[in-house]
Amino acid sequence: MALDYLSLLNPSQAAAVLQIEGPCMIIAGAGSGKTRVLTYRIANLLEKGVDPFNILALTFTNKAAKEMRARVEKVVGPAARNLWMGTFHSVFAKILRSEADKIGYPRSFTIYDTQDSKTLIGQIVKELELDDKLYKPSLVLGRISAAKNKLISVNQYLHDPAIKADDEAALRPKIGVLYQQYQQRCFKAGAMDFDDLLFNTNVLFKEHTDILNKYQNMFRFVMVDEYQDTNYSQYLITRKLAAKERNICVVGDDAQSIYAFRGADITNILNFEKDYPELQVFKLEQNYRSTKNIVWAANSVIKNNQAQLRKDVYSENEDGTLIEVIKAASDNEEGKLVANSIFEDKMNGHLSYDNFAILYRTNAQSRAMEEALRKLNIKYKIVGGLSFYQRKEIKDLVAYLRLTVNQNDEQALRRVINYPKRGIGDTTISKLITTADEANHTLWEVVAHADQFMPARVSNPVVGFAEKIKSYMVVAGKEDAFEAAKFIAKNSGMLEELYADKSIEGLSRYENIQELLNGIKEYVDDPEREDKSLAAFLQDIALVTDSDLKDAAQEGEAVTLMTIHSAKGLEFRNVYIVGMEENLFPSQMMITSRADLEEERRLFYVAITRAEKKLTLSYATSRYQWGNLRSCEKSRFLDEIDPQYVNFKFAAGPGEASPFQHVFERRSNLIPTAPRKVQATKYVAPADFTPSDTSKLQAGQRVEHAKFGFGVVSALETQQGTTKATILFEEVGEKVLLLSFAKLRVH
Ligand SMILES: Nc1ncnc2c1ncn2[C@@H]1O[C@H](COP(=O)(O)OP(=O)(O)OP(=O)(O)O)[C@@H](O)[C@H]1O
Ligand SMILES: [Mg+2]
Repeated sequence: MALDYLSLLNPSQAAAVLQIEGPCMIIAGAGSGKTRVLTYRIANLLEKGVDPFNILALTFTNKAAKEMRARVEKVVGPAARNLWMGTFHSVFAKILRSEADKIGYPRSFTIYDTQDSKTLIGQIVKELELDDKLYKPSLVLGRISAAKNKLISVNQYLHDPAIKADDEAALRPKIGVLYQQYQQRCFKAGAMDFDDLLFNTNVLFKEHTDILNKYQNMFRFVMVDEYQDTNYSQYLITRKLAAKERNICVVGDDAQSIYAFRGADITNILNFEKDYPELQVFKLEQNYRSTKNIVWAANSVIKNNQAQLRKDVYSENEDGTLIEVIKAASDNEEGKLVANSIFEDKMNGHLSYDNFAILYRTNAQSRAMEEALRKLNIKYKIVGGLSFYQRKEIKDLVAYLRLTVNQNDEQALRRVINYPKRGIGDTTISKLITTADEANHTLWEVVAHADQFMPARVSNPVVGFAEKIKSYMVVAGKEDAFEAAKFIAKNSGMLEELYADKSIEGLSRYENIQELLNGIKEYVDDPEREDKSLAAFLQDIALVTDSDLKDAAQEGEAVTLMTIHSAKGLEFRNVYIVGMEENLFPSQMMITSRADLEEERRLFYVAITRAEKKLTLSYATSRYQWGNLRSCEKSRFLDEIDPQYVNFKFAAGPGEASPFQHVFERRSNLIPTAPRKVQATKYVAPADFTPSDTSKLQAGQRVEHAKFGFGVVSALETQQGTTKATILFEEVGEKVLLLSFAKLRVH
């Protein structure tokens, strides 16, 4: 039975589905049915008698591939199972499984995951006797990965003067050598990492035209979803595969390109027309997902970007409610207000919790949200990330804290005895454990007296560790939970270890530790709290770490929490975007240039356009940072939304009762709190504030900042050409600023 495409699709969508031959590009706004067009296009090809083995459809995530296959199967039946459909990595790994021998690898090659790669790099760094703090495995792997995504081979890397200058400026001249050694070792071990899967596919196609030919004949129809996020290596693969039949169809939205930091190159879209002059371009402008207000708001934001293809997205759906903006006094209050709003909307609208999503810029922001949802007994699931207290770095620091309070906590002891690394090897640890078992002592007793039964060379680091823990016990006996935890985070070496890791993951681990300390500070600052000790705090979070999580992880309807990056392509009835503050979103680390700011704005655009019916944005006017309450400014992005689509809603004061107030109080003892008092900054910048040249700035110098006032530089650190200054300000305390934007006046 032939499908009636015109009843399922609008005329432009149907035209894109029915144009089978030749190159085609669908550049369309969010929610305009791009993925739907790809799905029906495949169905149409199958209906026209094309063999499913001749169709290659590439998606960005496994989840998207699975969903697309299911949708096609619904339309055409089991033939959908024979489609070549998947992520770039999964499809080309499959091809390399039958061809790897042509480029010298065994067909049974191993695939190294990121952890394997980092371990190998760590070993090589050690063998070459390089400084492992400077050559952090994740950082080195990041450089190697970026090179591979641009198809820069070891040889090119070693001989390119610009790359050499870059690495030398970052004081890491040996990256090229590490890349070389790493590649040789992988090759010898018959292993490929994720980037090699694409890099080697390119090598294979370049060196073996007969093989390229074979796949060109096989994949008569090539399709790519989310094309705006492909990198150079992926771009070249698709271009080569389509070179013969030229039946390539890509769909994407330049306004949603959000992976530049992983090498995605928006010029791939812009250049597509040059590669295929006979190209047919389809524009889809009608958004089927969202209300008019949401679409208009999204348009008003993205038009601030200069680098974009012009298109006007519109909606024929209802106007819908205005976009709500919630202002909260602190991050915890933001969590409460968001949780309350979800509860209220669910009750009023008879909705399911599946209809709600909370999106944030960084994973660390989930803590305040998780706590507030738990207090109202609202089930939630975290997509593409772990619950805050399940994260490795949080478990590590919590293990130190537990050990400080209870030295017999053997799990905690084993977790941190050699983390950060202090030269206590697995053999030593086994010896300590068997000694404890044999002598019927606790592991701690044996550790604390290791010098009595081990040679000094082996026992010194063990005893040193025990001494550290003993000193933490003293601090915890005198100070409150926050002071103790801060001391332990620093003294254990954990903070330093995480700070040195400049990868995206490293950065987020460091932020998470900061977030845990913020949580502890709020705990001790609570005026109602009598016992502020570390032991009391741990007891409190023990309730959070085990039993609650099992409930939260249960199947069934739940609010979805995730970063905006993982929300790509998805849709929810009601969406909350939280943490709409300067330095958080746009992220401070990401805005060193206009291009970076535009990428952050595209990310905001992606977030807005996930919502179908209702969008709520929230921000807090203060947040704890390193235990200090800092005032925050609302995000510039909030001001970019045309105000006619926005309803500013402020934090409920003590007098304004919500119709559900009694429910909140019963369920959570949630007492409306007065906004926390933030110490006002007295400093006022002079009208003629002109920044000085800071290229020769040194620690110890007195400086002036237009917002933070006077301070003294306590440290300077340059990495990859970026200098960070740690400054102790008189009024606002310590801040770490990027020198290139700090606009300091040197005194
Ligand atoms: N012609 C149509 N009639 C009815 N519903 C449609 C139509 N086109 C798209 N939709 C619906 O609109 C929503 C958005 O479609 P889809 O996810 O394909 O958009 P998209 O362009 O891929 O979005 P994104 O940019 O977020 O990836 C889906 O729920 C889809 O089923
Ligand atoms: Mg899509």
